[in-house]
Amino acid sequence: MNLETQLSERAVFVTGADGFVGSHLVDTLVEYGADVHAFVRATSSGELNNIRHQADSITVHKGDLRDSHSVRKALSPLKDTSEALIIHLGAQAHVGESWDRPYETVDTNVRGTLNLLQAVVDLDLDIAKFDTAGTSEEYGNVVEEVRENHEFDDNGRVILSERSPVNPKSVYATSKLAADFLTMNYYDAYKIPTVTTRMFNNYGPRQNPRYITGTIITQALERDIIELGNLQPKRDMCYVQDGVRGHLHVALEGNPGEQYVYGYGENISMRDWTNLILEVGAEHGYWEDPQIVQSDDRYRPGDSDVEELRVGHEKLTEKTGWEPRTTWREGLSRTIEWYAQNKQKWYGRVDWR
Ligand SMILES: C[C@H]1O[C@H](OP(=O)(O)OP(=O)(O)OC[C@H]2O[C@@H](n3cnc4c(=O)[nH]c(N)nc43)[C@H](O)[C@@H]2O)[C@@H](O)[C@@H](O)C1=O
Repeated sequence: MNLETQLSERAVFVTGADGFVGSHLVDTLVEYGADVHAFVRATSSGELNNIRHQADSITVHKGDLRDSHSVRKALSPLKDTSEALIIHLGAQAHVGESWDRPYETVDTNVRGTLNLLQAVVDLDLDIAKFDTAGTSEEYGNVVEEVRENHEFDDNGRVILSERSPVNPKSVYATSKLAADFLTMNYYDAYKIPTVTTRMFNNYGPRQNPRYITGTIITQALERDIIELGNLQPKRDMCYVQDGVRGHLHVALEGNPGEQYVYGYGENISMRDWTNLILEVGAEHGYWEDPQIVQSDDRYRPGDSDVEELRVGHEKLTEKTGWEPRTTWREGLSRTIEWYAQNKQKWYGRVDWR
């Protein structure tokens, strides 16, 4: 059955619904006729802009993941539904900021996940699936102590899949790993049909410019220099709409109690990613030749700097047919165009640090 048929009129509760990935998920759900319940932070008026255009088509619940009462109140309407989906994206998601705000990161990401899971138990909700979004950051670096437990392909690239050992290196990564385990604990203990997704980096329209792709694009659009930190790390960069389809496939078709890892399937160093963005933007006439300046104070503690990697997303592809569809050039063209057309949302206001 296709996604649209499976989602039509189905109740779907989305946390972090006004965030970057969440807002694209909401758009897709509305397009497919789902009954969307969007959980957003009561204080996040800025980011609410991301779903304001959907205000007449969705139900918005304002609250705070850290507050069990507001979580329970928001989930209560699901008592009148059956086979609902919960897609849990809400998090303090910035790795660098998890060092600046460690308590908030753990409270939101760990306690917030626990609050949702416990509310599902207490309210005795009839849900078809509960998907907690984990992250590739949980793998950290493939250092010697875990290297022998990794799989490598014929080209010597490390394969990161559901079987790979984890080695989180930041408050963010550790908090997300704890949330994954809690999600699985509630499957084991209560048979709540939970799944976890471990997604690699997403990029696309509406992403906060504090992540690498927006940091590069907004600087290139606003001035002649681009200040960046460590450009050696490699990342698997996946266009946001491909990421959203992955979440929907897992939420609808994944096996309860299991994990699904996915991403674009090819990695790129942050230096090459920067050069590709600058090339695509120049081709479209957005800028000429901005200068890249690297500064040590933008380097992060514990930055994960994995070697050549390949995302092993065979499990998801075999189970659901999911595959990424958007090439880097296509995805970057759309992303640059969005930042250029939405300057009122960021111009003169980004703290690139
Ligand atoms: C999967 C995972 O994906 C993301 O986590 P991230 O990979 O840390 O994302 P990022 O875009 O902040 O950094 C990418 C790389 O780029 C390096 N880098 C260099 N110079 C700058 C710089 O100036 N700004 C930033 N932000 N990064 C820089 C930085 O040090 C890092 O090595 C999140 O969505 C997270 O939520 C998540 O789950």
